[in-house]
Amino acid sequence: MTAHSQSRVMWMRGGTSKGGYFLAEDLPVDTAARDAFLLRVMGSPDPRQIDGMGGADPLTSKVAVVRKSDRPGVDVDYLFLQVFVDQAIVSDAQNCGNILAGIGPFAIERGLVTAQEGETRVAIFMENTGQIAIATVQTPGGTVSYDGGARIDGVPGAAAPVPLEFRDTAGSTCGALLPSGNAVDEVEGVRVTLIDNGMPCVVMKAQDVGITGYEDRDTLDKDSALKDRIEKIRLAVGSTMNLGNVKEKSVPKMMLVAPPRNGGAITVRSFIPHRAHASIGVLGAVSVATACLIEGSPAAEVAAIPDGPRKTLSVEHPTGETTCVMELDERGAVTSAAMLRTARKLMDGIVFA
Ligand SMILES: O=C(O)/C=C(\CC(=O)C(=O)O)C(=O)O
Repeated sequence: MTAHSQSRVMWMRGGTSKGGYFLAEDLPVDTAARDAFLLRVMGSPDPRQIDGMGGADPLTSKVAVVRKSDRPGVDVDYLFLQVFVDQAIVSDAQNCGNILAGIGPFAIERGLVTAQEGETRVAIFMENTGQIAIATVQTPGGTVSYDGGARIDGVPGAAAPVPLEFRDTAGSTCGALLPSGNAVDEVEGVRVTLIDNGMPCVVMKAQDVGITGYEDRDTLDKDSALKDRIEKIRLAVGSTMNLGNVKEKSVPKMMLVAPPRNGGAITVRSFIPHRAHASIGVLGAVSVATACLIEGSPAAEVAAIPDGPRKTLSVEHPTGETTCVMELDERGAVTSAAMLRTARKLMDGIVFA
């Protein structure tokens, strides 16, 4: 078999992440050949990714594979792939709500979805977790507009809003919102909540692992004792979370929480899982916000929660905050979550491997 050596691609910022957006038909069908190609494209494995397009950061070493959907009521299918920076691994074990923000614009640009006048709703099946998200894309005059006044923390400037709406994300990968059946488990002497409302996460109090929860990304990334400690917890919970051996997986994410300091609901420092996140993942934020609503959990103990069935929860992170709007049913269970993101087309062309 000759190696796949080039492909059409659009490079986009999606939320606070960045990566290559491919049509499925432009990539090798064989998974091993596809992954070998994507490793070459990103320049992995190499901590600097000097021989590729990756930005030497898990947040900028991401891939979306998009195709027109055959599913009723769904426009496109989106597969997210995390290309590891310093290991030769391409993983579909997690979803990504930030890269998701670019899927609607990309699908319209590639002609998979017809733009409406004004704005266009795009129903996206997220292949990694088998769930649907609705993205609303600004399409004045029937073309995608990236310009606008929406700001999200972690991205300079303003851009067109891309609201995202998620339903039924509970148990997306772990099979249940609380895969252990408990609101709290004790692992390696630390009280944790094992939770999956769109992203498998282990939520614990920052102070229980010896930090304040207000550190910046660099400080956290240099703290190898902390990293070793939370990696032990992560490896210990893989099978309880129905994820198997997670040594070579990018889930679960490790969420270290503390009381809010800027009027929000909670403060989070997340590890994804071996580097500290510059802000927070989209579905990671939804999962932490959900943990705040679970009575008796470590997150609930430090969170400030507004009253009412529709909760606007601001999740504070190292570079600002991310707001999740959560709808609850009469039993207090989260039924949907909405988030504001933005996206930007950076280049469209051919990438070589
Ligand atoms: O947790 C990560 O690896 C990073 C993400 C994932 C994400 O967006 C999400 O949680 O939905 C990101 O910020 O792009």
